[in-house]
Amino acid sequence: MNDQHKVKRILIADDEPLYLRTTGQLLRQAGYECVCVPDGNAAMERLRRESFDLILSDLNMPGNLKLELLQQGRMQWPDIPLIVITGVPSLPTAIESVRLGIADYLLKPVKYEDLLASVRRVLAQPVVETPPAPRSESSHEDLSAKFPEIIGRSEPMQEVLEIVDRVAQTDTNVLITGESGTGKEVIAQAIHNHSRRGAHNFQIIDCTAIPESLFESVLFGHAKGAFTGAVKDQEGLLSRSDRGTAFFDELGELPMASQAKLLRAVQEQAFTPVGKNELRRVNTRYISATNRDLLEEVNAGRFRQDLFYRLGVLHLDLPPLRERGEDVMLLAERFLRDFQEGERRITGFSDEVVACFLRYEWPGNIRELRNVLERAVALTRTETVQLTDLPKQVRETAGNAFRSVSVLAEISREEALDNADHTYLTVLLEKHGGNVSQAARQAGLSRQGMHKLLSRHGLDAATFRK
Ligand SMILES: Nc1ncnc2c1ncn2[C@@H]1O[C@H](COP(=O)(O)OP(=O)(O)OP(=O)(O)O)[C@@H](O)[C@H]1O
Repeated sequence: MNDQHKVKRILIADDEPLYLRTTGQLLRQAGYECVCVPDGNAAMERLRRESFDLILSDLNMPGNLKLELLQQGRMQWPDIPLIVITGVPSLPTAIESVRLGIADYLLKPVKYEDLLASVRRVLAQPVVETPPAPRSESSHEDLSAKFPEIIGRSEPMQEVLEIVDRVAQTDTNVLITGESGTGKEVIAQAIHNHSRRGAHNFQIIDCTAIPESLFESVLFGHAKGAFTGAVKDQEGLLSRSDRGTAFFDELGELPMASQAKLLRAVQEQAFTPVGKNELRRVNTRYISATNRDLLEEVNAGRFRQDLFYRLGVLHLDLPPLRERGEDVMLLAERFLRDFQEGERRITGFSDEVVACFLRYEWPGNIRELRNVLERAVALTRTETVQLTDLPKQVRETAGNAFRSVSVLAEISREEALDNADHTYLTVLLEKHGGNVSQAARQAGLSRQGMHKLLSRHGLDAATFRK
């Protein structure tokens, strides 16, 4: 019989008898052959004797309390995909599961449709013949050489790179969080490039740029005549991420109604274009980014919990630049090189600039550093970048006392509030890429009022333009 049409065999391991029985029954009804066992040891026993196409395993059950089934299963049978189902999600186990190359990570109670969609998706994918990542940690040199596009030798960035390296070998959905300008998009792109999907499309979907009323049409596409203005069939953004990666930027900004539509597409790996009858299937990996605290949004009822768990199977939090120590100067040197095409006339930084860069808080993170360097390269008339080549807010804030609580006690309330205002305006301009109108709207000020305030603080909006 053609291997494709052979009935697929699933090994289900779970210590909850009722759950085990019903899962087995439901998957049998869906046409699969299922073997149900109550613990990790029994699962290993069956794996030694019989062949399976898929393992469905609980995390917290006898014989797998320290993830033994996952570890040995992946080592000895690397070509059998494994779906983990857990009632107690935790970041360490999620990371370990990802390291071991699990195919999916579901949370109990799992809805039958979700489980079936996951099983179908995993079984439809060709087996990835990559053995689980070796236990030994990659050295800093290895990781930096592997990801030359990501500059970062500091401890927190090396930890990020280790997770990026591991997660790239899986199909797990990843949620990247971090302040604005910390490199979320750069990291998402690196995960995609180093994954088996790297040869296909990395489709960026900016959630702030899609009006709620057009969400389905933009994402799923539409048929000619589906609505006024639909003059021809139009493919949606999700179709373009087929076999590749869909990157949802600013996920936290997605309105509730759009969240529900996205959830269905993610769960089912399928959607219906507006005005069409046929279901379009895709094989997409989802990476999302936000600078909001999404869990807080979930608790406040502004973000769907089910979508949060579905897209954030693995959560990667990027450290702000001020916590990356030596990376500031590595990045500064890289940008200094990049902004001088051809012959280099500027070779480095004065000692004061180095001290200033290391002291400054970088509220706009790497993007702000990049802008500062672009400006400095244009302005500098000497061989090294001087303090006077830096924007006023960098020179001044670096020297000001705001970062230290002990010094806060030494200054007047007015001065402290002024400092806080300065930091707020800097972050605001960073966020809006130097667009004064947008910044003013968010701050609840008139455009004129904002201009006045910026000039009082010596801030130049132009230096924040991307
Ligand atoms: N580790 C890195 N090495 C080199 N350049 C980087 C790194 N991280 C970020 N950058 C650069 O910094 C800038 C901002 O990065 P990116 O757009 O990925 O940030 P972000 O966190 O997605 O920002 P936002 O939250 O505003 O969308 C880009 O120009 C990017 O190329």
